[in-house]
Amino acid sequence: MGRALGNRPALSHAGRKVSDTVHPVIVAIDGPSGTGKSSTSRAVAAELGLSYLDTGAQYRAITWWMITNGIDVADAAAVADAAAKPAIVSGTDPAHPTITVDGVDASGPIRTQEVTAKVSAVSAVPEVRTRITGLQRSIAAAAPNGIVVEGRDIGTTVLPDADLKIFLTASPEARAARRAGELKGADVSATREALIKRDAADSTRTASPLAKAADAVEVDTTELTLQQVIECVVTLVAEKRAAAK
Ligand SMILES: Nc1ncnc2c1ncn2[C@@H]1O[C@H](COP(=O)(O)OP(=O)(O)O)[C@@H](O)[C@H]1O
Ligand SMILES: Nc1ccn([C@@H]2O[C@H](COP(=O)(O)OP(=O)(O)O)[C@@H](O)[C@H]2O)c(=O)n1
Repeated sequence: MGRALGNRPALSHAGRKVSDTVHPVIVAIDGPSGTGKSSTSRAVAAELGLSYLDTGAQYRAITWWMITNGIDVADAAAVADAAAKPAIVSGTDPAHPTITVDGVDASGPIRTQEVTAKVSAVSAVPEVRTRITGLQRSIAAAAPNGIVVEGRDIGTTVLPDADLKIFLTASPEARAARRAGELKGADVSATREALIKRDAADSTRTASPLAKAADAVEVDTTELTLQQVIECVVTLVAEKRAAAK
Protein backbone atom coordinates (compact mmCIF):
# COMPACT_ATOMS: atom_id res chain seq x y z
CA MET A 1 0.00 0.00 0.00
CA GLY A 2 1.34 3.49 0.70
CA ARG A 3 0.11 6.71 -0.77
CA ALA A 4 1.81 7.32 -4.10
CA LEU A 5 3.20 10.85 -3.89
CA GLY A 6 3.19 11.18 -7.66
CA ASN A 7 -0.41 10.08 -8.04
CA ARG A 8 -1.95 13.09 -6.37
CA PRO A 9 -4.00 15.42 -8.55
CA ALA A 10 -1.59 17.51 -10.66
CA LEU A 11 -2.37 21.12 -9.76
CA SER A 12 -1.16 23.66 -12.27
CA HIS A 13 0.20 26.77 -10.55
CA ALA A 14 0.88 29.91 -12.54
CA GLY A 15 4.50 30.01 -13.69
CA ARG A 16 5.35 26.75 -11.95
CA LYS A 17 5.75 23.36 -13.54
CA VAL A 18 3.63 20.61 -12.00
CA SER A 19 6.76 18.46 -11.60
CA ASP A 20 8.28 21.15 -9.31
CA THR A 21 5.42 20.89 -6.83
CA VAL A 22 6.47 19.23 -3.58
CA HIS A 23 3.56 17.31 -2.11
CA PRO A 24 3.09 16.91 1.63
CA VAL A 25 4.93 13.85 2.85
CA ILE A 26 3.79 11.71 5.77
CA VAL A 27 6.52 9.87 7.70
CA ALA A 28 5.65 7.36 10.46
CA ILE A 29 8.38 6.46 12.96
CA ASP A 30 7.62 3.70 15.47
CA GLY A 31 9.59 1.59 17.90
CA PRO A 32 10.14 0.85 21.58
CA SER A 33 11.40 3.27 24.20
CA GLY A 34 14.87 4.77 23.84
CA THR A 35 15.44 3.77 20.22
CA GLY A 36 15.76 7.43 19.19
CA LYS A 37 12.27 8.15 17.80
CA SER A 38 11.83 11.64 19.28
CA SER A 39 15.33 12.94 18.58
CA THR A 40 15.38 11.51 15.06
CA SER A 41 11.85 12.67 14.20
CA ARG A 42 12.41 16.22 15.41
CA ALA A 43 15.68 16.57 13.52
CA VAL A 44 14.31 15.06 10.30
CA ALA A 45 11.22 17.29 10.44
CA ALA A 46 13.36 20.39 11.07
CA GLU A 47 15.73 19.54 8.23
CA LEU A 48 12.93 18.88 5.73
CA GLY A 49 10.60 21.70 6.81
CA LEU A 50 7.90 19.30 8.05
CA SER A 51 5.69 19.37 11.13
CA TYR A 52 6.44 17.02 14.02
CA LEU A 53 4.10 15.11 16.35
CA ASP A 54 5.17 13.22 19.49
CA THR A 55 2.20 10.90 20.09
CA GLY A 56 3.74 9.54 23.30
CA ALA A 57 3.41 13.06 24.73
CA GLN A 58 -0.34 12.91 24.04
CA TYR A 59 -0.72 9.59 25.90
CA ARG A 60 1.38 11.00 28.72
CA ALA A 61 -0.82 14.13 28.78
CA ILE A 62 -4.07 12.18 29.15
CA THR A 63 -2.41 10.02 31.83
CA TRP A 64 -1.34 13.14 33.74
CA TRP A 65 -4.91 14.47 33.54
CA MET A 66 -6.28 11.16 34.92
CA ILE A 67 -3.81 11.28 37.84
CA THR A 68 -4.50 14.93 38.68
CA ASN A 69 -8.26 14.29 38.54
CA GLY A 70 -8.06 11.39 40.98
CA ILE A 71 -8.94 8.65 38.50
CA ASP A 72 -7.53 5.22 39.33
CA VAL A 73 -5.59 4.26 36.19
CA ALA A 74 -6.01 0.57 37.02
CA ASP A 75 -9.78 1.03 36.64
CA ALA A 76 -10.19 0.76 32.85
CA ALA A 77 -13.90 1.59 32.99
CA ALA A 78 -13.23 4.83 34.90
CA VAL A 79 -10.46 5.78 32.46
CA ALA A 80 -12.77 5.03 29.52
CA ASP A 81 -15.57 7.18 30.98
CA ALA A 82 -13.20 10.15 31.35
CA ALA A 83 -11.32 9.73 28.08
CA ALA A 84 -13.20 12.47 26.21
CA LYS A 85 -12.88 15.09 28.95
CA PRO A 86 -9.40 16.67 28.72
CA ALA A 87 -8.63 19.10 25.87
CA ILE A 88 -5.23 18.07 24.56
CA VAL A 89 -3.47 20.39 22.13
CA SER A 90 -0.11 19.62 20.48
CA GLY A 91 2.10 22.26 18.85
CA THR A 92 3.92 20.71 15.91
CA ASP A 93 6.89 23.02 15.27
CA PRO A 94 9.92 20.68 15.53
CA ALA A 95 12.01 23.56 16.91
CA HIS A 96 9.54 24.06 19.76
CA PRO A 97 7.04 21.21 20.23
CA THR A 98 4.40 21.99 22.86
CA ILE A 99 1.59 20.18 24.65
CA THR A 100 -1.21 21.66 26.72
CA VAL A 101 -4.01 20.04 28.71
CA ASP A 102 -7.09 22.21 29.29
CA GLY A 103 -4.93 25.18 28.31
CA VAL A 104 -2.14 24.40 30.80
CA ASP A 105 1.43 23.69 29.67
CA ALA A 106 1.96 19.99 30.44
CA SER A 107 5.43 19.53 28.93
CA GLY A 108 7.13 19.21 32.35
CA PRO A 109 4.55 17.21 34.35
CA ILE A 110 4.14 14.55 31.65
CA ARG A 111 7.78 13.45 32.10
CA THR A 112 7.54 12.48 35.79
CA GLN A 113 8.25 8.90 36.88
CA GLU A 114 4.66 8.55 38.05
CA VAL A 115 3.31 9.32 34.58
CA THR A 116 5.91 7.04 32.97
CA ALA A 117 4.86 4.20 35.28
CA LYS A 118 1.14 4.66 34.58
CA VAL A 119 1.01 5.60 30.89
CA SER A 120 0.90 2.01 29.55
CA ALA A 121 -2.26 1.23 31.55
CA VAL A 122 -4.04 4.34 30.30
CA SER A 123 -2.92 3.93 26.69
CA ALA A 124 -4.22 0.34 26.62
CA VAL A 125 -7.83 1.53 27.08
CA PRO A 126 -9.62 1.44 23.69
CA GLU A 127 -11.64 4.65 24.34
CA VAL A 128 -8.38 6.50 25.03
CA ARG A 129 -6.82 5.20 21.81
CA THR A 130 -9.85 6.10 19.70
CA ARG A 131 -9.83 9.64 21.08
CA ILE A 132 -6.07 10.21 20.68
CA THR A 133 -5.91 8.51 17.26
CA GLY A 134 -8.60 10.93 16.02
CA LEU A 135 -6.52 13.90 17.19
CA GLN A 136 -3.42 12.48 15.51
CA ARG A 137 -5.14 11.99 12.16
CA SER A 138 -6.54 15.55 12.14
CA ILE A 139 -3.14 17.00 12.99
CA ALA A 140 -1.47 14.99 10.20
CA ALA A 141 -4.13 15.98 7.66
CA ALA A 142 -3.70 19.67 8.51
CA ALA A 143 0.11 19.79 8.24
CA PRO A 144 0.80 22.04 5.24
CA ASN A 145 4.10 20.50 4.09
CA GLY A 146 3.70 17.08 5.65
CA ILE A 147 4.65 15.69 9.04
CA VAL A 148 6.84 13.25 10.92
CA VAL A 149 4.68 11.38 13.45
CA GLU A 150 6.38 9.15 16.04
CA GLY A 151 4.92 6.57 18.38
CA ARG A 152 4.09 2.89 18.66
CA ASP A 153 1.21 2.28 16.21
CA ILE A 154 1.55 5.05 13.64
CA GLY A 155 2.50 2.83 10.69
CA THR A 156 0.08 0.05 11.63
CA THR A 157 -3.05 1.92 12.76
CA VAL A 158 -2.94 5.71 12.85
CA LEU A 159 -1.52 6.43 9.37
CA PRO A 160 -1.42 3.10 7.50
CA ASP A 161 -1.06 5.00 4.19
CA ALA A 162 2.04 6.94 5.30
CA ASP A 163 4.52 7.59 2.49
CA LEU A 164 7.39 6.21 4.53
CA LYS A 165 7.35 3.96 7.61
CA ILE A 166 10.40 3.46 9.81
CA PHE A 167 10.66 1.03 12.73
CA LEU A 168 13.59 1.87 15.03
CA THR A 169 15.12 -0.79 17.28
CA ALA A 170 18.16 -0.98 19.59
CA SER A 171 19.41 -3.42 22.20
CA PRO A 172 17.86 -3.05 25.68
CA GLU A 173 21.35 -2.22 27.01
CA ALA A 174 21.84 0.67 24.57
CA ARG A 175 18.33 1.98 25.21
CA ALA A 176 18.72 1.82 28.99
CA ALA A 177 22.10 3.58 28.83
CA ARG A 178 20.57 6.37 26.72
CA ARG A 179 17.58 6.83 29.04
CA ALA A 180 19.67 6.65 32.22
CA GLY A 181 21.94 9.29 30.70
CA GLU A 182 18.94 11.63 30.45
CA LEU A 183 17.70 10.96 34.00
CA LYS A 184 20.65 12.14 36.07
CA GLY A 185 21.71 9.57 38.66
CA ALA A 186 19.36 6.86 37.37
CA ASP A 187 20.50 3.28 37.77
CA VAL A 188 21.05 1.66 34.34
CA SER A 189 19.85 -1.81 35.31
CA ALA A 190 16.68 -0.49 37.01
CA THR A 191 16.05 1.69 33.95
CA ARG A 192 16.54 -1.37 31.72
CA GLU A 193 14.00 -3.40 33.71
CA ALA A 194 11.47 -0.55 33.61
CA LEU A 195 11.90 -0.16 29.83
CA ILE A 196 11.46 -3.89 29.24
CA LYS A 197 8.33 -3.94 31.39
CA ARG A 198 6.77 -0.96 29.54
CA ASP A 199 7.66 -2.41 26.11
CA ALA A 200 6.06 -5.72 27.09
CA ALA A 201 2.85 -3.98 28.22
CA ASP A 202 2.77 -1.85 25.05
CA SER A 203 3.42 -4.85 22.76
CA THR A 204 0.92 -7.25 24.30
CA ARG A 205 -2.16 -5.02 24.77
CA THR A 206 -5.15 -5.85 22.57
CA ALA A 207 -5.83 -2.33 21.29
CA SER A 208 -3.28 -1.28 18.67
CA PRO A 209 -0.11 -2.70 20.23
CA LEU A 210 3.45 -1.58 19.52
CA ALA A 211 4.28 -3.40 16.26
CA LYS A 212 6.30 -3.06 13.07
CA ALA A 213 4.14 -2.53 9.99
CA ALA A 214 4.76 -5.10 7.25
CA ASP A 215 5.95 -2.33 4.91
CA ALA A 216 8.16 -0.50 7.43
CA VAL A 217 11.93 -0.15 7.04
CA GLU A 218 13.62 -1.47 10.19
CA VAL A 219 16.70 0.43 11.38
CA ASP A 220 18.75 -1.00 14.27
CA THR A 221 20.29 2.06 15.95
CA THR A 222 22.41 0.18 18.53
CA GLU A 223 25.70 0.89 16.76
CA LEU A 224 24.67 4.09 14.99
CA THR A 225 25.13 7.67 16.15
CA LEU A 226 22.03 9.86 16.26
CA GLN A 227 23.42 11.79 13.28
CA GLN A 228 23.72 8.59 11.25
CA VAL A 229 20.10 7.65 12.01
CA ILE A 230 18.90 11.14 11.01
CA GLU A 231 20.85 10.95 7.73
CA CYS A 232 19.44 7.49 7.03
CA VAL A 233 15.84 8.69 7.42
CA VAL A 234 16.43 11.91 5.43
CA THR A 235 17.87 9.77 2.60
CA LEU A 236 14.87 7.42 2.68
CA VAL A 237 12.46 10.38 2.43
CA ALA A 238 14.46 11.80 -0.51
CA GLU A 239 14.35 8.40 -2.26
CA LYS A 240 10.57 8.20 -1.79
CA ARG A 241 10.14 11.71 -3.22
CA ALA A 242 12.40 10.95 -6.18
CA ALA A 243 10.59 7.68 -6.93
CA ALA A 244 7.24 9.49 -6.87
CA LYS A 245 8.24 12.07 -9.52
N1 LIG B 1 21.69 6.58 17.87
C1 LIG B 1 21.83 7.11 19.10
N2 LIG B 1 23.00 7.00 19.76
C2 LIG B 1 23.14 7.51 21.01
N3 LIG B 1 22.19 8.18 21.68
C3 LIG B 1 21.01 8.33 21.07
C4 LIG B 1 20.76 7.79 19.76
N4 LIG B 1 19.47 8.10 19.43
C5 LIG B 1 18.97 8.77 20.48
N5 LIG B 1 19.88 8.92 21.45
C6 LIG B 1 19.68 9.55 22.77
O1 LIG B 1 18.91 8.62 23.52
C7 LIG B 1 17.95 9.28 24.32
C8 LIG B 1 16.55 8.74 23.99
O2 LIG B 1 16.22 9.12 22.67
P1 LIG B 1 14.73 9.46 22.24
O3 LIG B 1 14.81 10.12 20.90
O4 LIG B 1 14.03 10.21 23.31
O5 LIG B 1 14.12 7.98 22.11
P2 LIG B 1 12.61 7.50 22.02
O6 LIG B 1 11.80 8.67 21.52
O7 LIG B 1 12.64 6.36 21.06
O8 LIG B 1 12.22 7.06 23.39
C9 LIG B 1 18.12 10.78 24.04
O9 LIG B 1 18.93 11.32 25.05
C10 LIG B 1 18.83 10.81 22.71
O10 LIG B 1 19.65 11.94 22.56
N1 LIG C 1 1.53 5.85 19.46
C1 LIG C 1 1.72 5.64 20.76
C2 LIG C 1 2.69 6.38 21.47
C3 LIG C 1 2.85 6.14 22.81
N2 LIG C 1 2.06 5.25 23.44
C4 LIG C 1 2.11 5.04 24.89
O1 LIG C 1 2.72 6.14 25.51
C5 LIG C 1 3.84 5.74 26.28
C6 LIG C 1 4.86 6.85 26.33
O2 LIG C 1 5.39 7.03 25.03
P1 LIG C 1 6.72 7.86 24.82
O3 LIG C 1 6.98 7.86 23.36
O4 LIG C 1 6.64 9.17 25.51
O5 LIG C 1 7.76 6.96 25.58
P2 LIG C 1 9.31 7.12 25.74
O6 LIG C 1 9.77 8.30 24.94
O7 LIG C 1 9.54 7.22 27.18
O8 LIG C 1 9.80 5.86 25.16
C7 LIG C 1 4.26 4.42 25.69
O9 LIG C 1 4.97 3.60 26.61
C8 LIG C 1 2.91 3.81 25.29
O10 LIG C 1 2.27 3.21 26.39
C9 LIG C 1 1.16 4.51 22.73
O11 LIG C 1 0.47 3.66 23.28
N3 LIG C 1 0.99 4.72 21.39
